[in-house]
Amino acid sequence: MLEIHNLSLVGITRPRLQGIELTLSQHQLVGVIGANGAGKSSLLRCIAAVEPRLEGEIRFNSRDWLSLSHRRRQQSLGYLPQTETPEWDIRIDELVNLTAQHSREQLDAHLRNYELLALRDRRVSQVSGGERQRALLARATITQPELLICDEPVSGLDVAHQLTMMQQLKTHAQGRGLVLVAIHDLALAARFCDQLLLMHDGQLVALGEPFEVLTEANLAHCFGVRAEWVCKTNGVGWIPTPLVTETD
Ligand SMILES: Nc1ncnc2c1ncn2[C@@H]1O[C@H](COP(=O)(O)OP(=O)(O)OP(=O)(O)O)[C@@H](O)[C@H]1O
Repeated sequence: MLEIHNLSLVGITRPRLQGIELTLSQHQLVGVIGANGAGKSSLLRCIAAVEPRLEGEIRFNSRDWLSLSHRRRQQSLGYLPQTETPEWDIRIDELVNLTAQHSREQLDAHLRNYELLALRDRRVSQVSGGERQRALLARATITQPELLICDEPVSGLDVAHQLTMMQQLKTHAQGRGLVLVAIHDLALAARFCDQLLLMHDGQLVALGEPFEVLTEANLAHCFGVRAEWVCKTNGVGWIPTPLVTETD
């Protein structure tokens, strides 16, 4: 269980995060949504303990998360930041296995799940942006972390890989623990996530099941759009239009 109490983070002209209170249970895929600048990455960076200036308390599975040694935290944590360029031009299989040192058999099974087997001998500089993103996601999940934090993991992926990667994350949540994913595609979020956490101006506006959070009022307030939802038995789509203001 992840518990956050009174989490705040200062910014340059205004707070990046203000008084966040939340509790999330294990085995959930939680989508972190909100407009650009809402505070999604800031929140995920705090939970990943890479943000040095935060105030407040974070507990994970009853442990004081921020007081744990870096090594102890890394045993439970997988973190994929929003932008990451691997420092070394290593092979894809080496990149994925960097923190795990799995056997060839275990590594191949993991590479297969992320559709990377055919790319295993290529170097980081020899794959596309989306393929590199899949490799970084595979690296974040290879140790089967109890807490997995991914900042926009599917934003550069084609539609088929978006679906398979979201399914991988959901399977990870069901089998291993809590997964938090910052995501801009609200239809994808509604389809796969157990809960959505809606941020606006550094504050937590709503937390709940997708259709409790994606209300007309929340979409207007946080994104400035009106939305028509299209629900089919095997998926959810939406048609957003900008809100018409009185001055228009
Ligand atoms: N290193 C930093 N120092 C100070 N302010 C920052 C820093 N990084 C981000 N901010 C500010 O904090 C606020 C929240 O930024 P954050 O990156 O968390 O937003 P976000 O919701 O992830 O946005 P996006 O969807 O564009 O990625 C923004 O106003 C941003 O300008």
